[in-house]
Amino acid sequence: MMTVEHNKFLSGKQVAVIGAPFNGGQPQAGVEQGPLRLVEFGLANQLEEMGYNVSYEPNDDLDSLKPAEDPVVQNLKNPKFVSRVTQKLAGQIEQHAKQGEFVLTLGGDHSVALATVSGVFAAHPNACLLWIDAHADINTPEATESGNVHGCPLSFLTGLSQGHPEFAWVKPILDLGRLAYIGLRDIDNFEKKTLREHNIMALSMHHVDKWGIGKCVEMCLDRINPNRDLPIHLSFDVDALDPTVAPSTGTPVRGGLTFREGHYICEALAETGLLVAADIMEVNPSLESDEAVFKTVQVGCSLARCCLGESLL
Ligand SMILES: NC(=[NH2+])NCCC[C@H](N)C(=O)O
Ligand SMILES: [Mn+2]
Ligand SMILES: [Mn+2]
Repeated sequence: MMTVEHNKFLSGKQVAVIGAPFNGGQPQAGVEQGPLRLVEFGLANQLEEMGYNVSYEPNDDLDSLKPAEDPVVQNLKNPKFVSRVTQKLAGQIEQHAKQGEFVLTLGGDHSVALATVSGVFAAHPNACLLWIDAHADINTPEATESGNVHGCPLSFLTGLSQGHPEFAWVKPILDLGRLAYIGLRDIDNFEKKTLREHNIMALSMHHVDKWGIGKCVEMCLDRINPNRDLPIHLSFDVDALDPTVAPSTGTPVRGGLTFREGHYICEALAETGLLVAADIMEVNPSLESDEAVFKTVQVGCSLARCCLGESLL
């Protein structure tokens, strides 16, 4: 089995599971319960059964970072809270990544990517990022229509947004040529323009239908990791999956990835032996029926296991 053992950027079979029970990047409560539900479902134990040494940082004290007042700044809601939480998590993630551990972060809303990408890229500066999502999450504070930071992390990480006082700590460590998307289908006008102008590797569901998921992953890697020698970070928003597959998420969009297409992406990245970190984001166990929540949590766990080599022969 091809696992992180064969990964030249990692030092052993150590997986750091980082809980990011945070909802401040969007308006719906419940997404902060995502990490706990994934862990209660048995994710850490499942990884141990696969032969990994697993550490788990639940971070269930994030509410202590909530400021008494947090007015909108440059259109962004809860800027202080989001900034404090993600800065703290970024430091934690950086430490684990620098020790050669695989970092698996469980969201929480996708603003947490400010932390994961900052932390992972501090340890692996030449990494590339595969963003699996129905949304592009690259709005700037000026452009965002919602004011929700979970729709903006990539603009900060790539340096497209600069000068927001709360997010001055976020360094533009991600080159736009090292970013690729799969699964897009709900993009704001500003985002569309940005993807085009900067010639970002962005594959929508149309491309998945047209070329198939195998070719799509290959095309992305050809662009952002042409010699297959750079570390890879995967940020997987479960709303990339079709709502019939992952219904319990805050911003579902019809016409998404199938169960197999989602898993294929994780398997193909595990197979490269270059994957150093994965985020499973936007699982919201307070939305939809019990059965829907079960499905969503179950698929979140199995995506994570596939990132670590389950299902490779
Ligand atoms: N991580 C997510 N689910 N993002 C949804 C973003 C939706 C919309 N583009 C916005 O800016 O608010
Ligand atoms: Mn999304
Ligand atoms: Mn997202």
